Amino acid sequence: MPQLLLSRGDSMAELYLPGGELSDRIALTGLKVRGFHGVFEHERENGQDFIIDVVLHTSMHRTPYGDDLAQTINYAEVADKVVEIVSGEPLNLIETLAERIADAALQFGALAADVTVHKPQAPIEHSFADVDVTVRRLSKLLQPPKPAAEVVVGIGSNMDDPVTQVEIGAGKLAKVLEYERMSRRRVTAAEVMPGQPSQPNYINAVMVGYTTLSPLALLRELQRIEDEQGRVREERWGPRTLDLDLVSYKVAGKEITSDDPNLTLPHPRAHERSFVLEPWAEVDPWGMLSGKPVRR
Ligand SMILES: Nc1ncnc2c1ncn2[C@@H]1O[C@H](COP(=O)(O)OP(=O)(O)OP(=O)(O)O)[C@@H](O)[C@H]1O
Ligand SMILES: Nc1nc2c(c(=O)[nH]1)N=C(CO)CN2
Repeated sequence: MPQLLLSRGDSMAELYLPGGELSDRIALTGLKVRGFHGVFEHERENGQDFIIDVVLHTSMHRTPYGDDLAQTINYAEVADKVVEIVSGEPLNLIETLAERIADAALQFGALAADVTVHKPQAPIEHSFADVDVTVRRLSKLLQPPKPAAEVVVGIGSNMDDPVTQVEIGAGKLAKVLEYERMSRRRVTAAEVMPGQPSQPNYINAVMVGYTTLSPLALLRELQRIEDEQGRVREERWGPRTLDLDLVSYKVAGKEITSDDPNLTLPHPRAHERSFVLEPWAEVDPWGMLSGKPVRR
């Protein structure tokens, strides 16, 4: 994680790049632009001067420099962009203004941008030298990865050519998950509710993989895939074209639990379903569900 070493008012703060190299910097300071930002009506009507400092962090010594403007960030273009933003759409907060400038500055190819917005004529009823806000924004290239959750999804179908349903469903699911592994498909006898008429056999399988989606966002994706396969939500435990159950969701090895009926975690019936546990154990022999090994 790049270190943040900003002190207030210090727009020349250092940034260490991965590997410990200190960033190279292009700094544009003291750019004075009239703008109409502020929460008060008189600020919106009369406007005032905003002074902007922008520090673009780059890494120059790996760049094939050749004394060529095309190989670097042209500070004149950055200045034009800053003037366009500051003199443009009025905003309430200088925080928002600083953020917009930083986002725009990153578009020029910087690895990070520190932006300070000074508002020396701010409506403060005391004698003061300056008021300013500094933000640092990092390019995507420097952002640390989010920790991915390890998830287990149960797949089942017993309608409309179940083998094809499972194959298509698994293909779509593989696009949602990372580093996914799919068990073999199994033919299983339908487990029905007491009193429910018998149903055709199921094809069942399990996919394990990783995601940065939240549990609810992943459930929505599963439901989208079910719906795309013509799933009609009628009878509980009724025959279905495709059923995708979120069986387990773990972050850093710890199972996320939920009692919410819209998303219960782990899946409340998975522990008693051999059509879930067996394929899960096949792709993840050390898998655990609620503290118990899935390999029985
Ligand atoms: N872990 C979960 N995975 C998928 N759906 C869940 C989960 N927990 C709760 N649900 C909710 O269950 C509702 C009904 O799901 P569904 O119709 O697939 O149940 P079912 O397949 O008939 O039964 P089962 O859940 O026993 O497989 C869904 O609308 C969903 O919001
Ligand atoms: N064999 C089998 N039986 C079931 C299955 C399933 O996927 N496989 N799913 C059910 C409700 O989701 C109910 N019964």
